[in-house]
Amino acid sequence: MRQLQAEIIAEMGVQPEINAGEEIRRRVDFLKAYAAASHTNGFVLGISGGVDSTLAGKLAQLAVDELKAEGTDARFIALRLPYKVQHDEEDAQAALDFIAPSESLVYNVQPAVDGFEDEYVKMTGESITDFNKGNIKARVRMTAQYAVAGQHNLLVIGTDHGAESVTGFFTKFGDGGADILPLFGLDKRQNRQLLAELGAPAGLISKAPTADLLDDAPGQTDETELGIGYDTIDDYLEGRDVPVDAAEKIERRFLMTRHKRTVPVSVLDTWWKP
Ligand SMILES: Nc1ncnc2c1ncn2[C@@H]1O[C@H](COP(=O)(O)OP(=O)(O)OC[C@H]2O[C@@H]([n+]3cccc(C(=O)O)c3)[C@H](O)[C@@H]2O)[C@@H](O)[C@H]1O
Ligand SMILES: Nc1ncnc2c1ncn2[C@@H]1O[C@H](COP(=O)(O)OP(=O)(O)OP(=O)(O)O)[C@@H](O)[C@H]1O
Ligand SMILES: [Mg+2]
Repeated sequence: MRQLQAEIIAEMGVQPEINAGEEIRRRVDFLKAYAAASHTNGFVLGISGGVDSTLAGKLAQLAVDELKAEGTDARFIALRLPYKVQHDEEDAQAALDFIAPSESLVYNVQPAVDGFEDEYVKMTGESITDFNKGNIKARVRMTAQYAVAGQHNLLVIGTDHGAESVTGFFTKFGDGGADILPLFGLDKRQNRQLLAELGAPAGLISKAPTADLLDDAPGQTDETELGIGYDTIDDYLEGRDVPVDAAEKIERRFLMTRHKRTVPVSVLDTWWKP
């Protein structure tokens, strides 16, 4: 195995093989224990219809159901956060049906995102790129989740996991901004394994991952943007040999995005120095 590959696997905490049932139990227990330790009343999470939020949402609801059965008042608020009408809204609804959250709310991020964009154009006289606007959508979604968390003393769940963290494929302080990461240590196919164990509909389990942030390319797959498939990233994280060009691409992205996996760099830090 490549030396950096071993270091990355250790940082991402990915195991080459998992027992799906045990991983579900461990992660539900983590959510319950942390809710108790933090004196919070439960969780909030945006549900997109994608693999990660379907899994994290289901784990949150299982945790809340158990807390309630044990006599603790807890709630999970699932948030739909479309920009206008989402092109695959039916998948988001299927995810909500599967999760069966205690409560669900809808906040359309379009007015906030577009209002922000208008004011930006007034300030600078220049338009915002579709790519940059995509990151604004992710940060408005984060803001909506923190607004709900702040009103009800909840924790914001983040869906970051090994296969996304390693490439830094998330918006800094957008979907990367959260309080608790129940999926960390899993790769993408392991997320799907847990969903299958939980009895999720097949269409949601096999769904192609998409950040879905672009006006110009709705539903563009992550693999198209990254230029590398999750199967390859997963193989790399499970310690297998992958083609050298793929390994180098993953490692380049890992090194370039280190700043996203730390608190802001301070004058006392040295991790960034070559
Ligand atoms: N070395 C460094 N040290 C400290 N900070 C550094 C830095 N380099 C950039 N930065 C800062 O980071 C910013 C760039 O990071 P960021 O704003 O995140 O932007 P960036 O990484 O350019 O874009 C986010 C990427 O994540 C993808 N994404 C986003 C959301 C969800 C998903 C998904 O899978 O669903 C994927 C999205 O498609 C895009 O490829 C710069 O504008 C700068 O402020
Ligand atoms: N349209 C949306 N509505 C609600 N939440 C969203 C939406 N888009 C993104 N999010 C939130 O941002 C997170 C990051 O998006 P990401 O695409 O990585 O995950 P996903 O959509 O759940 O799964 P996948 O990676 O398989 O598409 C989501 O898990 C979800 O919490
Ligand atoms: Mg998605």
